Amino acid sequence: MLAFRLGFLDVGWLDLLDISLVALLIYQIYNLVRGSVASRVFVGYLLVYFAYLLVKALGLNLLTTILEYFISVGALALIIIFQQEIRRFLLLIGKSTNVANSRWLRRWVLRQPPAPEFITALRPVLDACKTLSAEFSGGLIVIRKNDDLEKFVQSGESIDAEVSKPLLLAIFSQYSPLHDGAVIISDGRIQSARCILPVSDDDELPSTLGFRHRAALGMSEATDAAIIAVSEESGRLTLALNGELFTNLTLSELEERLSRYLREPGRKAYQL
Ligand SMILES: Nc1ncnc2c1ncn2[C@@H]1O[C@H](COP(=O)(O)OP(=O)(O)OP(=O)(O)O)[C@@H](O)[C@H]1O
Repeated sequence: MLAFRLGFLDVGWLDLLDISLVALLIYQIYNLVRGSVASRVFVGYLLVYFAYLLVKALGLNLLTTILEYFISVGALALIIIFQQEIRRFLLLIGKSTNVANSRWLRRWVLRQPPAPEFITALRPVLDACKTLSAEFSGGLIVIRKNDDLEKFVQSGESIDAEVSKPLLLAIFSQYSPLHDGAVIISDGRIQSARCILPVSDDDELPSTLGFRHRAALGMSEATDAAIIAVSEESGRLTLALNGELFTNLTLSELEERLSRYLREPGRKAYQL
């Protein structure tokens, strides 16, 4: 089906769709690598590819062969260079099409009853963060959104108690045997403490941020949970969401971002 003719080129509707999809793909990849060293490699690779198309169209056979060889080897090199970005990209796709958590699938295909909606009160969590920050006590709190966190809950000490400020402060007190690691809150309850979270290998994280913050970021890369880190060193409040760290937040900024994120489509399981 011909859409229009451009000089000697016949452009069909499928060509237009093809071009639009490739443009979208390149834009998404660029968005993913923007600001990182990998983005320069990506732009460099694109330039070499356009040079290859040009010399091929001009019929420069020797140069075409050399560039062809370079591009095929380069594709392999790109996979190695973009390891982290590819991982993040696949995780993002996996998260947004989370089949296991699809309510529709559970209800109509697996014939499971709908999961009960729990309400997690954020107020005690925020109050505890305020005190931890003021007292320079470290803290790491994971709040479940949709993804299953059982694997991480299992890595710690089971608690299964109502969320309360005194309990959170007791857990993160330096004299508590549970203060190391993370607390996981899910379905309105503190499920466990002393949990081990995956650590991010993002090499662009500022060196001032240590393993508490790397663990917060790593957990937000692996799941859709919201993670609050309170720095023991500076009292700073940090929030990790979807592979992104928001550092140096005031309590009201934390509250605003956290409640907005948890109220986004998915389970409306939180109230302030
Ligand atoms: N993988 C992990 N899972 C859970 N908690 C972790 C993990 N790695 C580190 N932590 C927690 O972070 C603490 C160490 O924090 P570290 O000083 O390295 O981090 P930081 O980001 O510099 O934080 P701070 O600003 O509080 O010093 C540990 O005592 C532990 O409680």
